[in-house]
Amino acid sequence: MPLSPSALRLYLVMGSQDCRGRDPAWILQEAIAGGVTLFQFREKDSSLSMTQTVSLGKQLRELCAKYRIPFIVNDRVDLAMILDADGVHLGQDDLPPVEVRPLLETNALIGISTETPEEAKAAAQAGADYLGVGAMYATRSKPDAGKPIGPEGIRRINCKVSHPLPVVGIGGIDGNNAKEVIQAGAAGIAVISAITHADSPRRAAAELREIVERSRLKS
Ligand SMILES: Cc1ncc(COP(=O)(O)OP(=O)(O)O)c(N)n1
Ligand SMILES: Cc1ncsc1CCOP(=O)(O)O
Ligand SMILES: [Mg+2]
Repeated sequence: MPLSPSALRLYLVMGSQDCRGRDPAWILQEAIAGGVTLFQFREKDSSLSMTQTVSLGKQLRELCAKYRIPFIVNDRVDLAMILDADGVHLGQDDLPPVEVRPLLETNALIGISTETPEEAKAAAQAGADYLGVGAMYATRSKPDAGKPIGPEGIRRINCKVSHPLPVVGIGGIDGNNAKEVIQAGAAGIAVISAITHADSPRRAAAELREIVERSRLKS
């Protein structure tokens, strides 16, 4: 499935470790109803066995297929293949994208985490479809996220790199700061806790989507 930049507007990243005992499939279904446009299965440091991870992944994959939301797997190309994912998201310390590309279907999406213009340039050359730029703000969802770079990090990448790649901001984004991220030039926002920890993931997603849509018109 080729990536439409509008698919990046509200990107939910989630694994069972983010769900505080609630059912990940329920959270995803509610979030999709609220307006999520892309989903990443990020089972990280969780208590699930590989068998349970595959089983949960299949459930979430099916939901995404039902609602026509692209389904991305974090880090693990093997899991992406098992789940027939639409793509993978790779960080700077993950498998090199040039090695991964030939393993995937022709139109598979590859997202790459970048913090600097140099990393963004390299990601574009390696054939990335989008960039995940962060951490924007302090986050509790990724202990090794490093020092926040703020929306200024997106501006630096977008003005120093002549690359055609759309960017999503990630890390500590919520309803109070999402607008700044879009106005810095992001095509969308990627969130974990702002949706997975919300009393109503549906309402949280709807509010974030609304902010993204409104901020795009003003940027
Ligand atoms: C959309 C998006 N952007 C960035 C990341 C972070 O990826 P990475 O640096 O590999 O860290 P982990 O998520 O693997 O801990 C992401 N997952 N998604
Ligand atoms: C996966 C990831 N990559 C950079 S920050 C981050 C965590 C984002 O989680 P939250 O939206 O809860 O801050
Ligand atoms: Mg990674």
